[in-house]
Amino acid sequence: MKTFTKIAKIYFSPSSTTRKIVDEIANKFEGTQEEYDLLNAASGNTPKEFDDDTLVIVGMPIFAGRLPKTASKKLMNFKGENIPAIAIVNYGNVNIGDALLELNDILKENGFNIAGTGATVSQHSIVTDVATGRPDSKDLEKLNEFVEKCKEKLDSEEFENIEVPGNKPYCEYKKVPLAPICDESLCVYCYECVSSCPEEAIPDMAPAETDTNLCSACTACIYACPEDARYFTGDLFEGMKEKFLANFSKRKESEFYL
Ligand SMILES: Cc1cc2nc3c(=O)[nH]c(=O)nc-3n(C[C@H](O)[C@H](O)[C@H](O)COP(=O)(O)O)c2cc1C
Repeated sequence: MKTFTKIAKIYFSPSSTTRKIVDEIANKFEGTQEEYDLLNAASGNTPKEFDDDTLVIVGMPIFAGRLPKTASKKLMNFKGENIPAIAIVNYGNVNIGDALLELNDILKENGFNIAGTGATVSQHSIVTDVATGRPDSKDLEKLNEFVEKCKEKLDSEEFENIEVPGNKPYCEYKKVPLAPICDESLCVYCYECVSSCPEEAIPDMAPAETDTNLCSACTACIYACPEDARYFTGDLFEGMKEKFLANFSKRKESEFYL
């Protein structure tokens, strides 16, 4: 089996499911793991070129049928002339839109050789009653089969262009018009939400506030809060929940391309 000195994990994962998928893939390979957590406001802002002998694994959640804006901008800083990559978009059982194509386009443009790519399904981070508990054991089994095929491909070093679904121009990125509120009676001023926010939308001195213009509704602060003080609420959120449960409860399966 082809071996790699380094396994570089690049991900943006506000509710941690994308990171889980990336870790699952990375742990199937030998080599020292290094990670680029793009949720961290300080990470991914400067150009980075990978050395030979590195396998790059990229995981991005899907936001409104696209890659999250902050994450795609940072991803453009990662270059790898002929460096092999495995590229995953992870979504909440609603739609893939053009995100898989967008991710493949960015990586190819930056020199990476894509060994395998796909769209995995995980619990919806906003409407958590959709795809609850996923990825589950069936998802991980399918993911493992995909990784085995990627390994065969990496051994043979045959990298033909992989066609993935999606359209150009990509669908328009529409910001989800939600922002979490904070129940100040629960807030213990630990500032976990402040440091978790990739948009720097939560002021240092006032963690109970959220700058709704900057907030991308990514959910990082909700999942980071140890007191469950931050959450979505309101008519728009309730309407979204109802619509999603009615239309997107039927299980979709992950899809892979090699
Ligand atoms: C702002 C926002 C927009 C989203 N848009 C979509 C979407 O267009 N299609 C979909 O199926 N899921 C969508 N989701 C759900 C996430 O893609 C899904 O929950 C994913 O697993 C989140 O990854 P994470 O756990 O790494 O944050 C969206 C989530 C957020 C926060």
